[in-house]
Amino acid sequence: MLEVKNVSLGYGATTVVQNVSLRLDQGEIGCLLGPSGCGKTTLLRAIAGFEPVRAGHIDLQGRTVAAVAQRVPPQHRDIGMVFQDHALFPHLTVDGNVGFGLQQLSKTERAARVQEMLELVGLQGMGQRWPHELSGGQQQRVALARALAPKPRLLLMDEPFSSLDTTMRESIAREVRAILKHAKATALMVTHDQNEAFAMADNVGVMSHGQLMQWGNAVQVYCAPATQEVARFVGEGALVPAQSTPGGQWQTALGMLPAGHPHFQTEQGVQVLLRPEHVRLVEQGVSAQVRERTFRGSHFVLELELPDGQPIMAKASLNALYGSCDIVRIGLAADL
Ligand SMILES: Nc1ncnc2c1ncn2[C@@H]1O[C@H](COP(=O)(O)OP(=O)(O)OP(=O)(O)O)[C@@H](O)[C@H]1O
Repeated sequence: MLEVKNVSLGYGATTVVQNVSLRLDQGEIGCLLGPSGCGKTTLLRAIAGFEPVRAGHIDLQGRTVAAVAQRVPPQHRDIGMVFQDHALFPHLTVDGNVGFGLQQLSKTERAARVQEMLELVGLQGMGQRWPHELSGGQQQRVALARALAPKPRLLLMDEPFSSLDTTMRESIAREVRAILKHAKATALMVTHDQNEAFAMADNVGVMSHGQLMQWGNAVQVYCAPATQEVARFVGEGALVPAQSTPGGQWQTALGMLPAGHPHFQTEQGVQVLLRPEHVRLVEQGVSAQVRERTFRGSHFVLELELPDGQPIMAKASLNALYGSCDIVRIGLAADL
């Protein structure tokens, strides 16, 4: 459905997206995740047709819509967009907003399609309301209905939940995923919030400094990060020095890890990734000082420091009421 191949983009003398390749199949939801300024929005804008490509090409349903000397204008790409602020037309009702892109349909057909879209997003009966009479989440669903109404080939969403309450974002993301799956829509979203990305996407693309570091499902990205940047950006944990053993395992300050454990070649030698769930409090183990304790509902995450200053994180039960500066004993979880 969408193929981005070796695409580079930039502004003036600066390259902000470098040699990015990814593909989305029909009905797939993808998400570009990465820190502010890594080039996510620029890539999305290039797919929509608002930025020229400097190298590579972008294909939609097998047809090239952007290449170095070729650019199909945005209005001819058949792409729907949802923006950060929902951007509903304040002078139009919900019906008017959702029907905005359906001018080519007859009045009856338009009304039927608007009705169908409002049912899809769970807002039936609200067609006569004005945007200011809706909650943020409802406005977001109207924006989605409006973007999906003309049946675009591809839906692009740029931080669609950023103006919503943080506590609502993940549940709305799950809701929107269900709506998109029901509509069999192909969609690409941009976010810097990993919970949102994991709640929403079939595949997540982690970007850093204009490059796509990894494209994979949530489990692949979390459990087998392709680079240090992905390991640092996605989830929690610490990179800890390790030495290889003759048997191919990794020797760390906390013990031995299997050969396949995520590890990275760095300037400081090999480092392994220890997520909080890889490290446990034990009776006999390495001593570490507590720096911070964070409540996570079902457990605590302890931020710790080894005697040599190496930071490390551990998952602990709710009985572990340790405070700052307390000394605990830690070891590797048994199931690694
Ligand atoms: N119109 C522009 N002219 C010049 N530089 C730009 C322009 N738009 C973005 N940039 C720069 O390009 C880089 C990538 O920006 P982009 O908006 O794509 O990042 P992003 O990952 O979407 O960030 P955010 O999450 O903050 O929106 C940034 O360094 C930004 O300052």
